[in-house]
Amino acid sequence: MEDEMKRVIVITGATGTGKTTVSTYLKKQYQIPRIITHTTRPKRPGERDGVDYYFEDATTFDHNHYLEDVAYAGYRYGSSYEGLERAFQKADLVSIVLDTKGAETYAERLGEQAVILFLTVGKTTVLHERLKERGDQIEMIKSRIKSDEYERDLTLPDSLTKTARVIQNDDWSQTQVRLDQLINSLRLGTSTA
Ligand SMILES: Nc1ncnc2c1ncn2[C@@H]1O[C@H](COP(=O)(O)OP(=O)(O)OP(=O)(O)O)[C@@H](O)[C@H]1O
Ligand SMILES: Nc1nc2c(ncn2[C@@H]2O[C@H](COP(=O)(O)O)[C@@H](O)[C@H]2O)c(=O)[nH]1
Repeated sequence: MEDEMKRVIVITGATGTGKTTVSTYLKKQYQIPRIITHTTRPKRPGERDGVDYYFEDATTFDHNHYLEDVAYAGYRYGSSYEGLERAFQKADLVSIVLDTKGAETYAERLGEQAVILFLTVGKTTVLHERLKERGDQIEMIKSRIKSDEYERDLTLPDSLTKTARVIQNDDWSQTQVRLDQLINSLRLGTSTA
């Protein structure tokens, strides 16, 4: 039998749409590991180095070997080749949380191995509320909402419209149903894109 193709679910969308929540669910429910990426942004309360991110400073950030890296709302973020390899050693199906620019790069570089999942919400005002409830500092929320990246990530990039799955994550129980359907179709090999 042919080896099953290794795949990465690239979870993307605007801040607060629930990307990390979805990746945590996939890990808990389906043992799908998340690729841990690198960032220069400060930790939020409760975040742990090596679990949520590899937290870097401006110098150590450049010590890694990135498949792609971006600037997002004033900080740097990058996903390493080693991170992808480490996750693929654990499982054939893994996930990663990226901004839309990173998602486009993953789609270009990995082709069919990258399953793009774009998250949206019905009303963007809900995003501000979610960030506040998550405990983000008000100043951080304001500067993030003003950033070009925030505005850009509200819309699925043209290059991904044909292949991306889209889930509107307003009601968490409905999102779970959609995620369960997605994982079943990927595992059964009935997925089309
Ligand atoms: N369907 C939902 N209904 C209500 N709250 C939600 C829902 N999904 C996620 N949340 C909450 O919204 C907040 C933001 O979610 P999360 O951190 O997963 O977003 P994100 O897209 O990863 O954000 P960022 O890009 O800023 O890291 C969290 O507090 C999370 O618990
Ligand atoms: N292109 C990449 N985007 C990344 C990476 N790691 C995280 N992210 C995205 O950055 C923003 C901000 O994240 P936050 O944790 O500060 O809220 C968000 O869209 C993440 O998905 C990466 O390595 N490359």
